[in-house]
Amino acid sequence: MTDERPGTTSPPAAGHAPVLPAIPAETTLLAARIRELVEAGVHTDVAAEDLRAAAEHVTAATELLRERTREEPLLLSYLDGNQVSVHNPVEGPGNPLAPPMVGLEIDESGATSSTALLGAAYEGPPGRVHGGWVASLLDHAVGRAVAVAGHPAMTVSLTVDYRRGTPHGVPLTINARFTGKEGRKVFATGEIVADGETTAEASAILVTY
Ligand SMILES: CCCCCCCC/C=C\CCCCCCCC(=O)SCCNC(=O)CCNC(=O)[C@H](O)C(C)(C)COP(=O)(O)OP(=O)(O)OC[C@H]1O[C@@H](n2cnc3c(N)ncnc32)[C@H](O)[C@@H]1OP(=O)(O)O
Repeated sequence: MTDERPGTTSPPAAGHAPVLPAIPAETTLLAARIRELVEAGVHTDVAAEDLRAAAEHVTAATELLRERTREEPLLLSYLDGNQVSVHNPVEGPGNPLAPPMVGLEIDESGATSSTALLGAAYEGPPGRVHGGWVASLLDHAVGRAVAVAGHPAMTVSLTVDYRRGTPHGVPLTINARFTGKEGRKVFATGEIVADGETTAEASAILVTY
């Protein structure tokens, strides 16, 4: 998510981590460069000595980053008033593990839609995204959708139907919606669409905390 609206007054979800008004540009920049590094790393066919030289560069960068570390994750307020870590592994712009899932849109019914582009580093079956990552995208999307609906909750059950391979290197649309609430249980569904086809569907039970 690249939306950089000013933070709301909501308290942090946990602990006393700082809430930032916007994502520091260099945080996003570093994560983007590391994502490129990972993609280059899985695609490369250079000679062994070049692999070794690249590894030395990476070691130097790691040492630089370790010079000062923080104890708590950074939090960021988003447009729906909930906080998500800048380093969330699905949508965190500062986490190179995150594809990231971006461009949250909320329609008039409250349904959410985001996009993500997963490269070859996420491959499971040949040419397809690993099923665990498909589930991660859906888990996050249903969590986001129920939070947007005003019921922030943790997933206790996630059922994923893998309808067809989810391609990598193709923009994915991840849709999700809140479908109901029963006591502390919150229900949601979601799906991933690639090239106009639904590749995976999820139904989830979440529990408010
Ligand atoms: C991650 C934190 C999110 C922070 C959000 C910040 C703001 C939101 C903003 C933006 C969202 C962005 C999106 C984030 C998305 C992240 C997604 C994830 O990765 S979620 C992490 C994985 N999930 C867990 O780690 C939960 C592990 N489970 C637990 O910790 C416990 O189960 C817990 C605390 C959730 C509930 O435990 P109890 O002891 O409080 O409650 P009991 O009584 O067991 O269950 C409550 C009700 O739920 C039913 N229930 C529990 N498990 C069930 C299941 N597997 N299937 C069906 N029903 C179940 C029970 O039968 C009970 O129902 P009855 O109230 O009696 O009607």
